[in-house]
Amino acid sequence: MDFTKMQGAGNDFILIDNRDGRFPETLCPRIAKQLCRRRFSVGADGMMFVERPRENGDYRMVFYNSDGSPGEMCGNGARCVARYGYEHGLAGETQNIETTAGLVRGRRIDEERYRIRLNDVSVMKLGVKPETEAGAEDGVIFCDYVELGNPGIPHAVVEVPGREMLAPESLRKTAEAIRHSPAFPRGANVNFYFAGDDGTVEELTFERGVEDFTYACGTGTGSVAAVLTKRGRIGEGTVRFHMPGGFLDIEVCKDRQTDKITDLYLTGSAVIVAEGTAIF
Ligand SMILES: N[C@H](CCC[C@H](N)C(=O)O)C(=O)O
Repeated sequence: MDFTKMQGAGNDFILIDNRDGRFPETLCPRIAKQLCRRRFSVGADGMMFVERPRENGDYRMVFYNSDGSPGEMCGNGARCVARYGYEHGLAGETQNIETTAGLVRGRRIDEERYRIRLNDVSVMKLGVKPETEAGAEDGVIFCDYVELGNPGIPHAVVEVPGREMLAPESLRKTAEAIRHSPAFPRGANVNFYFAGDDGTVEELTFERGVEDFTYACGTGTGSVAAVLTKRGRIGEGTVRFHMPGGFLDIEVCKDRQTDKITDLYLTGSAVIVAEGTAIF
């Protein structure tokens, strides 16, 4: 099967054009699980099938995590698929991408940079206690919870007091406890962040469905930006988020009267790594 491998800030994906419906929905989770397996196959954090639109979008993206579980949306994936869509003539410089979480608008900035409008914040809970299994010593007292879109992709947001704390090995236990906390019935991606005095933010995300830290997470970055806005820590404009795979920019737009977020735009690189044929 022909595939394209792409990455955005080191969050990597396998794309398959399924506009002719060759791969039935029942088979897609298995294909994703097999092809995403690192060392044994192509390897990626997630997989996207490009499908014919069901409503009035240019096309539809169906996302699976590397363990074969479905994801409602993927910010970096949507940016990559926007480049794929543009370069394969599925849409122009601006495009409408159908996702499970709702319609996402994409825009080409230049050859390697793509921007999407993230789905609206549908749920925001500040100061949630992520109850963990009895006796679990996770050390986290409170976190924030955000969903973007409907059904929204679930994100827990956790501030750490120092940038040196953003180390996968020291955060793994905490991440796994929050990821599986009964407080989040659909599970959660867990985004740790440190907001520096220079206006930049550093972030490290543990992803549901990958069950590990990834190099970047677009909807996670948008969720952290939504929390920082709600908490009055950032205003309107663009904030740069640094992560293991590079950086992503989030532009926050607010309604002047209500002070509510109207739009969150995610911009970053969308790189084509390879095109090839995978054996399934
Ligand atoms: N990396 C993604 C999110 C993948 C979705 C996934 N981990 C899930 O919770 O289903 C992003 O850039 O937004």
